[in-house]
Amino acid sequence: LNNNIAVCVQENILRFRAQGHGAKGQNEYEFSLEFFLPVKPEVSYKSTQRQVNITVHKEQRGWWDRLIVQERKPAFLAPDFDRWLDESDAETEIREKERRRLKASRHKEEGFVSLKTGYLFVYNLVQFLGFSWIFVNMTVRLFIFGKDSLYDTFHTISDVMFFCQLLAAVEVLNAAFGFVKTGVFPTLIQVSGRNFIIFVVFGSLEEMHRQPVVFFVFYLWSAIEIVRYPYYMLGCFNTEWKTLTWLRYTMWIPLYPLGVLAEAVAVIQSIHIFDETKLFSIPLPKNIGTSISFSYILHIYLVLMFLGLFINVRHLYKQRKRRFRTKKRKAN
Ligand SMILES: CCCCCCCCCCCCC/C=C/C(=O)SCCNC(=O)CCNC(=O)[C@H](O)C(C)(C)COP(=O)(O)OP(=O)(O)OC[C@H]1O[C@@H](n2cnc3c(N)ncnc32)[C@H](O)[C@@H]1OP(=O)(O)O
Repeated sequence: LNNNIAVCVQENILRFRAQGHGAKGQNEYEFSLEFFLPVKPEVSYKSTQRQVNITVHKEQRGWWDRLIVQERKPAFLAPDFDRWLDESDAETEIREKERRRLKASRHKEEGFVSLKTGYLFVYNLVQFLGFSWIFVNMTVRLFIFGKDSLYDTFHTISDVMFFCQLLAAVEVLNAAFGFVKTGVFPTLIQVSGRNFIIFVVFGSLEEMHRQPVVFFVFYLWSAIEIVRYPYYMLGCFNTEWKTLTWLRYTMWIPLYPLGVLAEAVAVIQSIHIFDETKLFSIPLPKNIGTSISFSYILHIYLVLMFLGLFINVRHLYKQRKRRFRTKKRKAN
């Protein structure tokens, strides 16, 4: 065969033309075939000294009763029985291919799901251990030292609380990347609100370290978390413990407002310290004034805090309704 080959599929018709040596000697040979069912327009071919192999793909997988539209096939057309599949063979092969493809994709998905579940489980476990340590430590100290324990909460607990709250930033990413089915905004409010309190209001002012309000803030935070994280841990195995679910979606009703109230008290207590120490104050040009106290930011924060409380209480109320509603439906 010469290289002068033209092959194409147009309107479901395969057209072939080539120069070569065949039954009529050196000549131009051509044929066209209209396929029985739709084929893809892309066609590929491979030419050797002896033959041209043309590959055309069916638009849809499946068995065809015949190759071309005409019932009588042209004389030059004969099946290659080495590669012939009868109807049941073809179906079996297609089904086998489909099964292998599904298995491979399920395998991939399962790998991802188990990795994600493992990661979430470890994350929740670490947070559970951290907050349990905080809660138990504070409770034991309260029993042993009574009222005195309220004054040194920051010194005994803050390192672990810093760690847990910094780590909690991961929860915003989990929500953002869709690892957990939850809104990014409520989580962002929760994490940034708490981190503002612990790192700015408590962390940067030594005068705040010995305030009893630290005890109330830390105790309220940890009380809710020692229920929330085990609830998530069980969720990783699609298991639930009814009492825990009830606690997770009920405890916030008194604890969230109380927690925000305790945080508000801490912010208000810190205002005069920021005013006196001028810490984080924003310097101004001399002709305008000396500086803007950080306490202005704190006033704005106090407003944002109640806005944040409103958004999160609404979010948790919705989650509670959703959770208890689906459970009832499942029980019916
Ligand atoms: C722009 C920034 C502004 C900054 C300034 C804002 C200032 C605002 C300040 C506001 C003050 C807030 C400070 C905080 C105060 C307190 O904490 S007070 C103490 C009491 N606190 C609480 O009661 C709140 C506890 N926290 C929460 O409940 C959450 O953090 C939440 C974000 C508020 C709500 O959680 P959410 O994840 O949306 O709800 P869930 O129903 O629990 O979860 C939904 C589904 O997702 C699964 N899931 C979630 N997380 C995980 C995980 N880590 N691992 C595995 N699975 C997870 C969960 O299982 C649910 O799935 P289903 O069970 O299938 O429904």
